[in-house]
Amino acid sequence: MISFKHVSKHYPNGTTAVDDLSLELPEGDITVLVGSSGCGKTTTLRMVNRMVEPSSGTVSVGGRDILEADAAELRRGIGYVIQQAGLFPHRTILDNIATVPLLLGWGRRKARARAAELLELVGLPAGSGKRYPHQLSGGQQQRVGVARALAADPPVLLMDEPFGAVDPVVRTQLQNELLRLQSELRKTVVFVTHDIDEAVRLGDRIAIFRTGGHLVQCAPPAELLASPADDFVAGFLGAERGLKLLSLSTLAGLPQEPADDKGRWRLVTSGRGEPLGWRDTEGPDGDEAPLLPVRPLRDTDSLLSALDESLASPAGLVARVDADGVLTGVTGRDRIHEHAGRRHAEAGRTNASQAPDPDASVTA
Ligand SMILES: Nc1ncnc2c1ncn2[C@@H]1O[C@H](COP(=O)(O)OP(=O)(O)OP(=O)(O)O)[C@@H](O)[C@H]1O
Repeated sequence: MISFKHVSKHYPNGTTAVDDLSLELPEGDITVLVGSSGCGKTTTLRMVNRMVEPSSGTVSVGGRDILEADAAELRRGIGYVIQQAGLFPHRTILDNIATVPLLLGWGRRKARARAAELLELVGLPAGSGKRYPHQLSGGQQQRVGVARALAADPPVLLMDEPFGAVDPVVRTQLQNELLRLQSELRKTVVFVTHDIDEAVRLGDRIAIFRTGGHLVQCAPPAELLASPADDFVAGFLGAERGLKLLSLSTLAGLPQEPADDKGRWRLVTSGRGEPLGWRDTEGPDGDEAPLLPVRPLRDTDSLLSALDESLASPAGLVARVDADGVLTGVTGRDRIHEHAGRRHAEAGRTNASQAPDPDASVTA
């Protein structure tokens, strides 16, 4: 666990980058730091591995005050990933990944073997190990950056806008990869981003900072979206807070009915019971009619995707499948809208409950 106790950082020019920060980052969780530019996110992150030393207060990692640890030893237990990967241009990918194991004196053969293992872990082809950074795409370089940070299997991973410089499609892939890796590795991750959607997707908890280095709120994404502490947080989360909340709610528990074959739209399934598409039984082509697409959803899929599919489905029905992709039933548009509406209203209600106190104007 990483802990900040009354930590401040003042620079000699008078800037207060971090102001009296108290925050606990649970072991094995991804904590995302967000906030406007210059609010102290990077400074906070760098205080964990002592690249920046606090002016006052205590930062501890695994219960130990970092100022009492040897800085080099401390950093061996902390992987660090930055934007644009920061790879050594004249070293091969394999040697880049092997950097820390080599520094730790593992010997070339063992360090290379570990690097090859990590190349596979982050989803890069084995052949790319012999290439140089400029021969890889930005997204691939970023994967190498993650592999390099993980090479010595550190319990803590610091990630400073690691996916900030890649296009949205690659960014989503990298986010998925990180979540997959994290489900296996369970590192304690501190992740800085400007992108609130990225924070909502990745964070077990999100810490929102305001200019001047003030922490305003730290909570799991669903709690933050449903109950922002103040107008600043609500504004930062954006007008589509309700939809973001739906992206975090799943279909689990939402009732379904058997797919009926009497109505106009028939859900055609494969021999194994996998939904293939919708057929219009009242169209001129009858049983020959081409199938219209269906996007079957699992219980783990989001309410937002169900809302989307309910609008796209010609039958107004969402096909539900089990983990093997086999049809379990359907849920109607009305039921999904009603359920989504209730979740959405939870975010709205919080807004209303935070309307200014009418008595407050008396003293104004
Ligand atoms: N070495 C330094 N000397 C003086 N001021 C600094 C120094 N490093 C950072 N600052 C200032 O401290 C404040 C916090 O900087 P920091 O980089 O932590 O913010 P940030 O939230 O990560 O910003 P961004 O999102 O723009 O990267 C800023 O006002 C910055 O200008």
